[in-house]
Amino acid sequence: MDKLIIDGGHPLDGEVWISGAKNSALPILAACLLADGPMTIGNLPHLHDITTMIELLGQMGVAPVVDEKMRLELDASKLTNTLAPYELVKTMRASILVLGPLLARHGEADVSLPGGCAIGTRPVNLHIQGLKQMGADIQVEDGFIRGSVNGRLKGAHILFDTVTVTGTENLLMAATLAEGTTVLENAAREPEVVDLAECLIAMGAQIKGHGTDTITVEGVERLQGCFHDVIADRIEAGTYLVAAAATSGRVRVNKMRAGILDAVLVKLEEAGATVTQGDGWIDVDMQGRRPKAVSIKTAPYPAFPTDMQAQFMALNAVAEGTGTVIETIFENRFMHVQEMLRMGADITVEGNTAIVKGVDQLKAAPVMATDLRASASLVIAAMVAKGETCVDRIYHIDRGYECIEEKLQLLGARIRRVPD
Ligand SMILES: CC(=O)N[C@H]1[C@@H](OP(=O)(O)OP(=O)(O)OC[C@H]2O[C@@H](n3ccc(=O)[nH]c3=O)[C@H](O)[C@@H]2O)O[C@H](CO)[C@@H](O)[C@@H]1O
Ligand SMILES: C=C(OP(=O)(O)O)C(=O)O
Repeated sequence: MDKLIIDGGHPLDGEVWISGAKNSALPILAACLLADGPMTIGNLPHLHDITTMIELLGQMGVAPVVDEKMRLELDASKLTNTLAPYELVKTMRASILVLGPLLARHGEADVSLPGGCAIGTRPVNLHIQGLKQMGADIQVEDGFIRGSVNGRLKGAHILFDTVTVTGTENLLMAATLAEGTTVLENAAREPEVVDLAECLIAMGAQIKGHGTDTITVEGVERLQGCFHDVIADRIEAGTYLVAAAATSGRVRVNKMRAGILDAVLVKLEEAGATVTQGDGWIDVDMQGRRPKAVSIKTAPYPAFPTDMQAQFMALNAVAEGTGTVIETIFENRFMHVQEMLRMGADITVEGNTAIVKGVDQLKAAPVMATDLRASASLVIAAMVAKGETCVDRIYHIDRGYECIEEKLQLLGARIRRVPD
């Protein structure tokens, strides 16, 4: 397993390009299963999760072709099977996103049930319940979700008990080819849901209300392929901006759409950073100052994202004062705390609340990544710690951060990858 070795104590300074969003790219890749013809997708990030989704589509008979502009062309009009095997699903939960499209376009699906993961149990009951409401016959047996549809799915009124991002995406994709009208209430409003909806509209889907909590879909009989560029990754951008603040540095992220990172930027300003924005860029400057601790509470978009919680924990760990971090989305998303304690952080966890008292100095220690954002938070902690930290099990980070060590090196970090 590769490791990252980081020599801390060097403020970040510079500019970094933000890659395409993993959480947009994954549902958009799955959406190719709905089309009668080839889809071309641009701005795909080079990430393990993207490779896994391409592999998953590939074993169903979708041959990927890369064009001269490095965009990916996928033609799913002639599938050879509708199986999402355990071996792939266990490495990437978002594989569940093929369930809705397979049932809607191909009338059957055999998708391994994703298990829990390091951050929580993460059930998919709302995906299954919604598809059943649309007329799919679904059994969960032998660890698989086995579904079939007699004719077309039927439009339905679906009220989500809990806001679910991939649940909204799965049912949105299914509804595009259903007979009649589907209303998704208490739908997720994340920018990645909006990006998917815009891609589906370019394919011929009739969707209204995406970006609000009520999405209405008029089903159509067929969808065609389209060109679509994936939006920039707001979580990757947020991670580099928090790293700038934590290291008392300055970072400008480029190719980043304005307005989708506001909950994070407000907290960076509260921490004492100067935040400036322009057309396609955001700049965070904390040079010469120590950040102030901030309190955060995670919640669905547009509130503070759970995928940025761990990174703010690292910021608070070295900040002036005490910050409270409340995690309301996932029941077990504090695994990074134990690792930060090993670096000298002062954090107490009570239920879903972590109380972080900033310390003057973290100290290097061998630490282990437990999930994607926990890994990013440990890299930030290591960049502010005194000495050389080894972050192990970084395969998690490669799921979601394109070329992380190269990008951080360009910003002045002393970081290197040690291959296994
Ligand atoms: C690929 C992708 O886009 N991943 C994102 C997506 O994950 P994902 O879509 O898996 O997360 P959800 O939005 O579904 O989860 C939100 C909450 O709903 C619960 N739930 C969800 C579905 C369900 O059927 N039943 C149920 O109880 C979950 O356990 C969790 O407590 O949104 C999360 C929350 O913003 C982000 O952290 C992930 O980065
Ligand atoms: C939790 C995340 O991803 P996934 O849903 O793919 O596990 C994440 O991106 O932080």
